[in-house]
Amino acid sequence: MLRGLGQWLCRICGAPTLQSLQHFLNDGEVVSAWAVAEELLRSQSTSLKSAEAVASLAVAAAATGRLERAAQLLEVLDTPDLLQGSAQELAGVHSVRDRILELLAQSRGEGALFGGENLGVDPAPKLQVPETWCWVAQLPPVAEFVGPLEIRWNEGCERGLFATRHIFPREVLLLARPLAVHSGVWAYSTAELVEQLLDACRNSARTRCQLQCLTDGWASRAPPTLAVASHALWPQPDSQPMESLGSFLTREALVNVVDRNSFHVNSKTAIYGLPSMINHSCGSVNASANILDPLGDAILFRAETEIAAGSEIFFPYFKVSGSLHRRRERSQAMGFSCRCERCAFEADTLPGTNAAAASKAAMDAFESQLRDQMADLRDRPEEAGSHCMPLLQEILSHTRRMALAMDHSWREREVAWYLHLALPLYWCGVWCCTQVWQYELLLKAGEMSVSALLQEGDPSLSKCAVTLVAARCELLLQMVLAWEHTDRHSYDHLKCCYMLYLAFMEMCKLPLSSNHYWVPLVQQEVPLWRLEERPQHAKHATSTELYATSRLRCETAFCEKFGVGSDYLCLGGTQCRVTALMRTLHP
Ligand SMILES: C[S@@+](CC[C@H](N)C(=O)[O-])C[C@H]1O[C@@H](n2cnc3c(N)ncnc32)[C@H](O)[C@@H]1O
Repeated sequence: MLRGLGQWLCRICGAPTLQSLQHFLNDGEVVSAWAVAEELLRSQSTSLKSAEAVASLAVAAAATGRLERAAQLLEVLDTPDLLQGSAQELAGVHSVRDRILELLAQSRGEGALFGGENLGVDPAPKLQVPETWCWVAQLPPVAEFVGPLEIRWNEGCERGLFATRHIFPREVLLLARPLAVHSGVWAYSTAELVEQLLDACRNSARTRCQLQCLTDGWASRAPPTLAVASHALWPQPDSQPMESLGSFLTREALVNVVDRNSFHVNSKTAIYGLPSMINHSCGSVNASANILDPLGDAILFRAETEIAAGSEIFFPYFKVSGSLHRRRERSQAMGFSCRCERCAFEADTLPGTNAAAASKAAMDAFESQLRDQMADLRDRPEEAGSHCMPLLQEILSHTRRMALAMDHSWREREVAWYLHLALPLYWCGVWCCTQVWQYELLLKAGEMSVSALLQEGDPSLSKCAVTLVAARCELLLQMVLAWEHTDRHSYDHLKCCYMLYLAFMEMCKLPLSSNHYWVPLVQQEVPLWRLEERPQHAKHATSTELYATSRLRCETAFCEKFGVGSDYLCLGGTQCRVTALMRTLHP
């Protein structure tokens, strides 16, 4: 009911007053608040000598992105005789100043925001201000930040975001506040987002510039150049628009902006400025995003991998598992046809090669019979163990044929995309290993424990164990590699890393297993391994060495995903936190 009080006060008083400024802030009309604040500063009003007045001006400045200006305004505190105000008000101003200094630090990439576990976000700090100062709620919950990035044209003649220096995993790439947010069902979000954008355009010159850069240019004006886009999309102070909305930001143009640039993350749909320059990739994903609910739905992008200077930043717009056909359907539903490296590999490089034939034969066999056989055995658990061995053998022979058909000139990520084609087959193989192992144990162990049985040195059981654990390691290694270059640090990738570590740990416990050598199936640094009695190639590793590598690989993946060290993760210990951390991804 009281909304619009700022306008009303301005109208009856003629000149802007502190009260109108505070009412604008209370109503969230921050751009009007800053217009009033500027007028007050110009008129050198005596009321500015009160602590509350200075704090209001600073809040209006900070709310429109002028953090430096806000901090300058509060510097007058260093000459307290300039200020009038109760002890409570003075304490309030200190609190506002501390918060603004913290925001300034964040905007330079420093500060507590970027610490902490998981999302790396601490709860938004509480301000110690007098109760009547409700207008301080307009202080931004988080400062915008842009890391070592720039906008450039990519090879597909699209604008993209590129690293300007080498970036390490977990580094914060950028943090942006939303232009519009919708928390409901995605399908119904467009109309609401467009209305929010129109509203923001009426009040904010900055939002208007940002949206102009997200359209494909506008009638009778040149499309935005990189320099224009970089200027408009970087954090900068806002102001009241000088001209009327004009014809170029129509509802139709904004529907197009929403369709092309919506982020669907953490059950929200939102539009952001600079993040809209990030292109999609089905492989080579090197960034992840989180919408931070407690911090005004700001979006935080982090590096997921090391990113070399000059490389493009990619974020997956949709789930990138599944066939080329499925991924094409998903990208087309979003209004474009994906031309990422992985899609180009599957569509142009692979067809007609031996590798394509081997993977097709493997997946045809899987889809026409192996999958059904597995489903059938799942329904008859009592018989599964005894029937799984032939199934496992067939799966292994397909995966080995696939490995041998690989082109030796492929880079590691191309090998990964290739292996990705047969992921369901690998999962099926891993399941079979478990079934046969349990069956053999039940058969042989009777009343005995596994370790006692192996200590006794039953040679047939040891041989069976080594074969099964080796098969498990082989399948899991290929799966880990497949995920490392597609949906890195996804739930499935982390699960495979952990299972691989467990498999090698089991391997090392088996009698004589450390004497077994694993040789690469392809003569390059692709970790595909086969158990052999004796090394025949120059490159080989023992199971013990591979156990150490798999442990490091698992710790690195969890460290990169959650920012936790190996002491915290405690792999293999009684306090092991793997499951708890993974539950945060898949509650
Ligand atoms: C959020 S924008 C990304 C920035 C965009 N490149 C630009 O210049 O404004 C999304 C649009 O970029 C293009 N795009 C992003 N990733 C792509 C990909 N992998 N293949 C083809 N086009 C892509 C599509 O036109 C898509 O609608």
